[in-house]
Amino acid sequence: MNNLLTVRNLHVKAGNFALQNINFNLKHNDYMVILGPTGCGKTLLLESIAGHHTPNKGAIIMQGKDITKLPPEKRQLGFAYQDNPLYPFLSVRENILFGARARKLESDKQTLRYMEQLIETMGLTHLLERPPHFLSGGERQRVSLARALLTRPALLLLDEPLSALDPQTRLLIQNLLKEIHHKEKLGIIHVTHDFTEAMHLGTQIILIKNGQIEQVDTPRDLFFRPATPFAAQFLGRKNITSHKTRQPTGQASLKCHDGQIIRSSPNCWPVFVDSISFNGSYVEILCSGNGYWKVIIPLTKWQDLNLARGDTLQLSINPEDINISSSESHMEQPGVSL
Ligand SMILES: Nc1ncnc2c1ncn2[C@@H]1O[C@H](COP(=O)(O)OP(=O)(O)OP(=O)(O)O)[C@@H](O)[C@H]1O
Repeated sequence: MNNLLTVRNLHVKAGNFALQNINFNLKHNDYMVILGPTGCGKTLLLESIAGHHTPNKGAIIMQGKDITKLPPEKRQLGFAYQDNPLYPFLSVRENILFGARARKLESDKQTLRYMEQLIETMGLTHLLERPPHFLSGGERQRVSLARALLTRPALLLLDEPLSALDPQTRLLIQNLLKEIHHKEKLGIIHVTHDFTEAMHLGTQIILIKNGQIEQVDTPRDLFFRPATPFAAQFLGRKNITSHKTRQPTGQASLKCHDGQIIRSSPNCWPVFVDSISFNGSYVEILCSGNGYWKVIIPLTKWQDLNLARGDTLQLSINPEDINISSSESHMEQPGVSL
């Protein structure tokens, strides 16, 4: 029994929206991130695994047992959701203990030690006696996460659990989640639309588009080998274009827009600088010539270039940096060089 969770051919309808044909496996110590744009069905998928929606078709198998029809409380999962519903009449301490108490773990020494650790790492010590309505959004998220972790579930479901945190606390809790996942061999499914968070945490990423899985891959493969134009765009690829490939003499070439520009031998062509914009640590240059191109230059290299709008540049692309999917091609940003 290798898989902690198997989702097989799952179809779930919610109003006019539908999740369709969802298939994936989660191994025992996978950290699975569900990624995708707003409204694509991430929460619906997570809530279906949790048992809050009845599938129209398909099965959810956990540790070899079919849980498709089990109510949420019988699935032995831990949850921390985006809007952190905490029990309003209980203190923070009581809220954290709630799930453990329901599982009769509240006097268990190991659980109490773990609780102390969680409280300290999450910076909750000074909040323990407060009622939830005196907490900030970020504090509520941390309490909700501590409560979920304390139940020591086999599988933890997280829906945007860090969205209300400032960048520093967010990184701290991300690292904590990573450490807990590693130490406790805890299976985690984590919903986010933040690609950086997905890359940092995930061992596997499911990318969803309009209720269907677009790609399931490791973060590295998803990033370097996006399978579709949608995946390439979502992952921030700067140059995406349609193409025709030809291999007249055994040498691959790529015809983009109006002209044939990429060959497996070195390539170079003139482009005009249409606009230059500064963006934190890098400069983005929009160019035209044989199509439209975005060139990204680190700020540190920019000063030596002395470039202005209307200038002409020679553009070349390293063929190895081109990613071609079955229907279209994606020029990876690091491959565009001046
Ligand atoms: N109970 C419901 N009844 C009707 N429509 C629903 C229901 N639950 C979700 N939907 C619809 O299903 C679609 C997917 O919703 P979902 O919350 O899963 O998106 P999401 O990917 O998590 O988005 P976000 O990143 O904005 O949280 C949305 O169009 C939503 O309005």
